[in-house]
Amino acid sequence: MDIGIVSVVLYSVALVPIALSVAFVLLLLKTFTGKSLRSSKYPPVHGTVFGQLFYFNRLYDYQTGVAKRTTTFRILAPDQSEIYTADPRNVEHILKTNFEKYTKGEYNKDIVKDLFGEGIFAVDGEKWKKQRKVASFEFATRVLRDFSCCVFRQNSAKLVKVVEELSAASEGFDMQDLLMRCTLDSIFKVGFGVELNCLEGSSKEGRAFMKAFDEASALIYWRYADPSWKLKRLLKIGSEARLRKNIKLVDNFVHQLIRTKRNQLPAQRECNDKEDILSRFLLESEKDPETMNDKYLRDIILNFMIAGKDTSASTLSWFLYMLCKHPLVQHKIVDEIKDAIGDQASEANPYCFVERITDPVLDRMHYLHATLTETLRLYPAVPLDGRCAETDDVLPDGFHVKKADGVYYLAYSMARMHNLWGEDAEDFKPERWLKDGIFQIESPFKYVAFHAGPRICLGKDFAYRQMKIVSIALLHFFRFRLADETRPVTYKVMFTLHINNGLHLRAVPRLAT
Ligand code: HEM
Repeated sequence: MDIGIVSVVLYSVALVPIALSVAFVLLLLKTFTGKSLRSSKYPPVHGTVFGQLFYFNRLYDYQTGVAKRTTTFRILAPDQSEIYTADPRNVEHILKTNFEKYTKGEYNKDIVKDLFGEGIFAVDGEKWKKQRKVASFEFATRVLRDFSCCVFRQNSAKLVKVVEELSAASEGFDMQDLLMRCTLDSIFKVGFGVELNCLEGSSKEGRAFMKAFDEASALIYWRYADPSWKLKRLLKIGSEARLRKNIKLVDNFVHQLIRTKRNQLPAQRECNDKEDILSRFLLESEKDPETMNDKYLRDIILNFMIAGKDTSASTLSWFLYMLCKHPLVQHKIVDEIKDAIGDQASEANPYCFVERITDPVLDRMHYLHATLTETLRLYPAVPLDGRCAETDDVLPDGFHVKKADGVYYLAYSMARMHNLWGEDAEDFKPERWLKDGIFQIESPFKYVAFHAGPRICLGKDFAYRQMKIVSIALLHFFRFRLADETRPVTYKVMFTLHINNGLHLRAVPRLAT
């Protein structure tokens, strides 16, 4: 080889580390300058976003440790500060009192755009208002309530059948995976009028879709901790290459679904059958076809999916985990089921049994409601959430915020704060929600699992109904315990609080014993 070419190659190779070091120093300078580090007006600094990589797997517990010492603190990012708070006054301030001043922000939108697009979770202003209006109307209808309860009952009975088969095998099974499949089937039926049959495993396509969707969500979340994600996306390498592949699979599946629904719409209109949420948006789209095109509908679908599937399934997983750890609570719920359902509680056919789970039965079950709520307090499905400041501001605790700073509320950490929940804050105690056996509500700014203010979760009642129906059906038929008591159960850091590597349980049939 020509000696000149060899020298050029050697020089170039030697330059790479130098260029990387310069870029790193510039990034650090950018991160530390212009942030008023010494001013006590701003929340105290506890590291940088790069430092988060070192404790990423236990992020929420790390944040809890810091919040117990400093209720409001800052993490530095290259372009802005990320303010974290566990103070309910600040939560109320950003989510309600000063709603207009705090938005999803360009930084967050940039990160989630490839998967969430312009769905309700990712947008602000008019686009949000429009989606919220149509969806709120839909959620308030009796039709949706009755239709969804019917779907939940059917899918709960199917779940009981699947667990029955698995309980016969001696090894444990992954309950979280079953719950994810069950809630995915339910949200597909209620949201889009489609029978996915993911739970029973008959739809290979459905399962491939679910896997791609889950991987895409986790990879999108990783962007918050990976400063090189934009470069990787440009070069189509590493985590960004995997993300791209998964999003493509998800998109193909969803676009096919939209085409099918569009074709079915005229027939649905004739028989007045438009119970599902997508049909409602499709009808809306006829008024404004340019804005509400297939891409827009794809975004709506995916946003409802992430809202409806992961949140309820992961909460039910943590709920069952808690019941395994607290057998007395499991016992009390089973007693309550017997009391609420009455003399038909011995029904052995799951499809007949679920028909007994009526609205009055659900309303009578205060202890179950309290146990689900206590689960969500300690294991909030959305453990960390926040907004971006549109202007300079001052929080109720006196700390200043600069325009473009992120302000996040620590739902997971707030549950563990003694000043909010007492000395037993870390303990699992459904009783804390009951007075004379009646469920008591809390301020949504302290118990913030469902968010609060104008953007409070639209599916709260829907989620409680589903979780109650599924848990009544499961606990009526089985006693649950952990497959391996020694196996540690921890969370996976992503948008929703999944149990890392699943929840491995054994189920003992109750009626046979
Ligand atoms: C245990 C179950 C659930 C929990 C803990 C939960 C929690 C939340 C949280 C924290 C937010 C705020 C997210 C943000 O920052 O924008 C939210 C928003 C939302 N949730 Fe839920 N959710 C649950 C179930 C559901 C279900 C089943 C649905 C619908 C099928 C749903 C629909 C929505 C929608 C549409 C929004 C966006 C509201 C808006 O931006 O105006 N959620 N939820």
